Amino acid sequence: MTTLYLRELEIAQLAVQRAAQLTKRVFHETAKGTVSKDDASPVTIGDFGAQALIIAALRHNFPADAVVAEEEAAPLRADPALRDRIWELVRSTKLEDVGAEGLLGGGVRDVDAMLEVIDRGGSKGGRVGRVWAIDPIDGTKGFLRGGQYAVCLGLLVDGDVKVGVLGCPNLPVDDAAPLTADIGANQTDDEGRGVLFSAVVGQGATSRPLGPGALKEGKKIAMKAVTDMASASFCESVEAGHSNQSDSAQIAQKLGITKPSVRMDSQAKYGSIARGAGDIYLRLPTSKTYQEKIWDHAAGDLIVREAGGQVTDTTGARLDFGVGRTLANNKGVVAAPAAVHGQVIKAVREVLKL
Ligand SMILES: Nc1ncnc2c1ncn2[C@@H]1O[C@H](COP(=O)(O)O)[C@@H](OP(=O)(O)O)[C@H]1O
Ligand SMILES: [Mg+2]
Repeated sequence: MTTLYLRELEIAQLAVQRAAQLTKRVFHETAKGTVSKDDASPVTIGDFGAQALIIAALRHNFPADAVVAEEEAAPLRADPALRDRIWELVRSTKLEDVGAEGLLGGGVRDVDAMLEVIDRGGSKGGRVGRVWAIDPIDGTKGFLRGGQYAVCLGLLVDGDVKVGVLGCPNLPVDDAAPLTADIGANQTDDEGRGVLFSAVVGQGATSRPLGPGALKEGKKIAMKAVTDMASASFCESVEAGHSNQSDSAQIAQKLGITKPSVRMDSQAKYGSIARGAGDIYLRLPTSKTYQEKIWDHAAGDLIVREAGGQVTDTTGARLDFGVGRTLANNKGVVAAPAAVHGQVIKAVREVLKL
């Protein structure tokens, strides 16, 4: 039994659990409608806060590692009221498990340290060394609609994903729960929801309840074998601007898939297919120029591959995380069980004329 990346995995899981606790507080405020029009965007507050908590945990444990994260602190330096609201959240979000909180270093010292730590996410990434990729709130639109979103953390070593963790506060805990479209129901109840997906390269993928409370032991997850394309289900973005939904409908038709797509925000899609709730994830370019961000895919890519899937771009090439902050060498994403991935790519290439 290899123990490679064991410590990285433990810290990543706890860091995501803690950050998700912060985003849940903001989510429920928003879902209850307590954020007025004049307030700063709740996404902004949740994003900055979660990013600060995750980077603080990484710096405490792995001070030499580089970090690629979405936000920078400049807007907070220019807006003390916004800064103070975020600080209040960051200061007061702690894991219930005191030992676990201690492992993360106990949070952020003061408001200046918070600004400093948020700005530690500016690495250019690249092919060499250890780089953490963070998406503090993936699926911001879903977060605002009261639907799916994810707190995402991946460790790249020399451009390859070695550890991936996804916190999905609004997915059912139950791996066997059917995949349903979740475009946002303004749900205010965490009962039965919240799942933490994890994977380490070569060691498989797991799911466990996101908490609160001490993390339980993970259960192995695996993609479902697709024996009959007619009954396969595929998922895609809710946002038509993120993935071309008419191309996906044509691809589904070509494959003989009869069910309509399940639309869901964020990397919750990767987690859902990895545990067999869905089968295929299609993300099809809507423009020639858009470059996918590494933090939108690093964790999900590994979790699906470790669950028995294959993840590539629309041409069938593996996602290349070693070229910087974006997946500049790839267009779109196709994730499917390894046994049928080639068949899906064939249909994708025919429809997109690649
Ligand atoms: N034109 C585009 N094509 C593909 N993805 C896009 C896009 N514009 C924004 N995105 C990304 O889509 C992510 C959400 O993915 P999904 O549609 O699967 O929920 C966004 O992450 P954030 O929500 O973190 O900003 C953003 O990075
Ligand atoms: Mg994102």
